[in-house]
Amino acid sequence: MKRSRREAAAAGGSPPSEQLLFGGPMRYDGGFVRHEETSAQAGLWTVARQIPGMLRLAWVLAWRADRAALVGVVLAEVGRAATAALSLVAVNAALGHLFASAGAAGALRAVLPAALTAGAAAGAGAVLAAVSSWGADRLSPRIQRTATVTLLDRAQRVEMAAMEDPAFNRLLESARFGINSVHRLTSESVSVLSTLLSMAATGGVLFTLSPLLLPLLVLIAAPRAWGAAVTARRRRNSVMAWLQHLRASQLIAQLLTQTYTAAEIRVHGVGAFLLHHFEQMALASDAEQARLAAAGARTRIAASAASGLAFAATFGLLGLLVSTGHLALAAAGTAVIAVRTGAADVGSLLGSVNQLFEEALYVGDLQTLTTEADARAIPTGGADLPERPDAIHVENVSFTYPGRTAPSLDKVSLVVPTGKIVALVGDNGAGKSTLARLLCGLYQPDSGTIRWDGVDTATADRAQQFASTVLLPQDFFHWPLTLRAIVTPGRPGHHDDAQTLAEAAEFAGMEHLLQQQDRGWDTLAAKGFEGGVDFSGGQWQRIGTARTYLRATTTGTDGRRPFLVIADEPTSALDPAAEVRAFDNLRRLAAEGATVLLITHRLAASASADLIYVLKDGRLVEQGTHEELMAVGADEDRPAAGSYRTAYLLQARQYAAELPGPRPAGPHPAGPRPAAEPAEGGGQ
Ligand SMILES: Nc1ncnc2c1ncn2[C@@H]1O[C@H](COP(=O)(O)OP(=O)(O)OP(=O)(O)O)[C@@H](O)[C@H]1O
Repeated sequence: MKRSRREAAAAGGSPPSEQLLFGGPMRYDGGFVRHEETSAQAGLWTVARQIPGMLRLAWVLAWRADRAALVGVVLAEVGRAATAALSLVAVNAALGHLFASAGAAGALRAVLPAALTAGAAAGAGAVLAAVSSWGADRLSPRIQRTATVTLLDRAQRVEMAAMEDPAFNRLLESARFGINSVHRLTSESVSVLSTLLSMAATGGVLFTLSPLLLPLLVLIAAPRAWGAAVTARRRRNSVMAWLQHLRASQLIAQLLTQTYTAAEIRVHGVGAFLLHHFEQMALASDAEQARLAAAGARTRIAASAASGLAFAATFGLLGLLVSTGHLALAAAGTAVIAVRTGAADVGSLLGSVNQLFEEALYVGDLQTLTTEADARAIPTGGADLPERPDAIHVENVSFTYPGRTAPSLDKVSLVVPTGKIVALVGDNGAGKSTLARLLCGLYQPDSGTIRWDGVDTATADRAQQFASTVLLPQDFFHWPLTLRAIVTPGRPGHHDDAQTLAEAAEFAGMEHLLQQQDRGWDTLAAKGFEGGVDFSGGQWQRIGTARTYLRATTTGTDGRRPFLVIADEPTSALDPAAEVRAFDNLRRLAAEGATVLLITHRLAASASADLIYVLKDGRLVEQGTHEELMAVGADEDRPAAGSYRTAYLLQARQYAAELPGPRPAGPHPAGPRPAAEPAEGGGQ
């Protein structure tokens, strides 16, 4: 077993547990896997070629975020390089004096000025390093904030179709990683700049001492560069290999510790099952880590050996140059220091460049997302929509969700008259919710038109369309906010409007729920936070109804008051009394002039609608009043004819069934009662 796990991990395959639970390695269809391959396969040359572009990207972001801090960082780094060069020159002079006057009286005095200069240069370098780090620390959060706001702003502006598009979603996910990368990109690019300048200063000094010394630095640097590149590449591969296993086991760990899975874990015995597979996956991950650790150690030994040989060769060459009189002893001493500094710089440069490369890929996605999101943003402006049209006309509308082949709406034509209750009924998946989403402007038809009186909504001002609509979706999101904030979205003027809030609570039957909460409207509907609570399904539905009422009866910031109320299964979790009250309330809204589009499977409720549309497989198959639809008989030419009547009778039959009579006296139907059970009416 151990062997097969090890082999599976080494081969990038999945251990048996992952195979069983996820059908293979857990490779999320998420953005953060977008660059794993690119990153792992990139060689030294690929990375090196991209350095200028990556630095430019980092500097552009920094320039936009805080110019003063950026200029401060660059000046401080240039100053640091100059002090490093000055320090080397001073060390060279000090060594020269030391070797020239070794043992002679006054040797210390001769060396002192150069030594003091070297010390002062080192001190100035330290101060400049602090300035540079201050600037970088100031820049990073500003860049991150700018990038975050850009991303969130673009994300909330795009069309629903973009949000549902897997490719756009991947990009969005990857760009979210880009936000953290933006911050690291800046610090790494400062490191790269700093190291490059330091190397230029060291190289310059070496060249001044003797042009022959420059190739020595390259000799030292080459094996180090090779070692760093190989190590970095191995690290990326390692991360890529174990990430898949880690994802799978993290998901299991999450499932085992979440509240929403707790009931099934206990009742269905899922806990022991998942724990067993978690352990199996953890063992596979261990095996993979051990394999990579051994490989990493071998590479490090090889790189260190190559680097040591290069150092030995360098010292040999230096000795040769000194002994043949081509290099002064003091210059050789300086060269040793410079070569060591330069070699260390190469190591750190490679590390930074490698990191820069990975971060830049994600930051690049952040930029791509900005462009893509702009292209897919909900258009602003457009034709004015009537505030209260006489009717909404749906004409020959077809719509297919992104990524699907079968249309969810197929050439649907219907009219929704204003001020009426219109019921949309039909089987699961018939297209009712989809039509509702098109009516409120979340999607645009692929073909056909939706007109508000004479205005085609495709070319209309979408903000006006949203402002004229109230949507109570079937899967109403349970916002983790205060009840006050949940019930007053888009109505900032009503956050503290006690009168309207009380009316909304009364409309939705929320009074009892509010009385139960210590903090009333300020109750936080987010379990897991201090003071946070959760509500039952029916209570959430009442909260949603209160929100619907508040929005439908007040005006938004643009002065529009919605006339179209779309309620998608608004009573599925309500108790019978609350359900009756909810339908009465919807009728009340319609009586006040709103158009209520009611999507429901409760045909007793649709029976009182002014108009009923029946959908089946994305097509409109029947329409009329309840009485008209109940009068439709079977029709050989129209197989769906009478489907409303059939469904209605099916539901009605459940209630019309004969009620059981009173329990007959005599022996207990399940046999004699146990002796301990008191006889009925026996009293205690
Ligand atoms: N976001 C989506 N992406 C892809 N397909 C979707 C999406 N939403 C719905 N569909 C598909 O569109 C079809 C119509 O779904 P819709 O939700 O409109 O049905 P419905 O009549 O409201 O069903 P129900 O009574 O079950 O709520 C179904 O085949 C469904 O699988």
